[in-house]
Amino acid sequence: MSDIHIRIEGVNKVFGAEDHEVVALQGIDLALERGQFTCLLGPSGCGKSTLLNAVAGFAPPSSGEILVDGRPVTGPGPQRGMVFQEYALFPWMTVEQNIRFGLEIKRMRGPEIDRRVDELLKLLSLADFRTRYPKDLSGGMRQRVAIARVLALDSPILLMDEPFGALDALTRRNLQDELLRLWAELRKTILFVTHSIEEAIYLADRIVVMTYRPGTIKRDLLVEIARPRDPAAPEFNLLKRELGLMVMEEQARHHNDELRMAAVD
Ligand SMILES: Nc1ncnc2c1ncn2[C@@H]1O[C@H](COP(=O)(O)OP(=O)(O)OP(=O)(O)O)[C@@H](O)[C@H]1O
Repeated sequence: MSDIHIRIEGVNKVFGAEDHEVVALQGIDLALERGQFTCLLGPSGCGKSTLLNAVAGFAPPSSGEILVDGRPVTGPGPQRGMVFQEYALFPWMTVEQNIRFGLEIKRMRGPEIDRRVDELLKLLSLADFRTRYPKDLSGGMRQRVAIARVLALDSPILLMDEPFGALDALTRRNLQDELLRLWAELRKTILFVTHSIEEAIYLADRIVVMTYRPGTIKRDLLVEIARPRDPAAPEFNLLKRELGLMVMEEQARHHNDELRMAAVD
């Protein structure tokens, strides 16, 4: 029997008003299983971040409902940790202080915090960097700290909005591998936004392709390729081509829309 962790039911989101309405999400229904790694895939503007923010509880849908463990989401909560593209670290705090921060807010006891911070520094290979400030770290290292900070809170759900989008290809692959290792070890439910087809196939159990305006679900598929996945393998490339066509269709709609808007201006 399936164990549904996050249920998204009839979710719509409209921005703006009257003549400037943007239907960012329309009729989104999704049931995400506990421990499943799902990627939301689509070109810019198809509502991926809007959906993720709704699940996070940052911005509620205009209508419809989001349930976590059967309970409606009414705001941010401890079951859901969010990792952004821009690292979101406190620049005036060291690596260690950045990780400690959330634990102190949770009023965990001192020795327990020390133990947990040491564990996370080790888990993300950050032990040698504990006294550094974010400005003295590479983008990849900063993102490791951001992930450690979210893991510190021990949320069973990780929401990730293009977390590796700003990284070079090699660092990105390293962090993808790291994330897969953490996911296998910690069995989190992950909802991960990306516009990279390769990233989605490399990481996900399930890929949800979205359409551009209104944001709807174009395709919802399970990735049946055994892990670790090889991006050079024929089955990987076959799926990449299939998804590529779908995403390109949506990209073209985005492009046409931009041309139309430019003509109106
Ligand atoms: N606060 C807002 N006010 C008005 N329109 C918005 C707002 N936020 C998003 N939108 C519009 O809603 C649509 C979906 O945006 P969203 O950021 O969710 O897309 P996305 O797929 O995450 O794209 P990207 O990868 O560029 O972030 C877009 O057309 C965007 O212009």
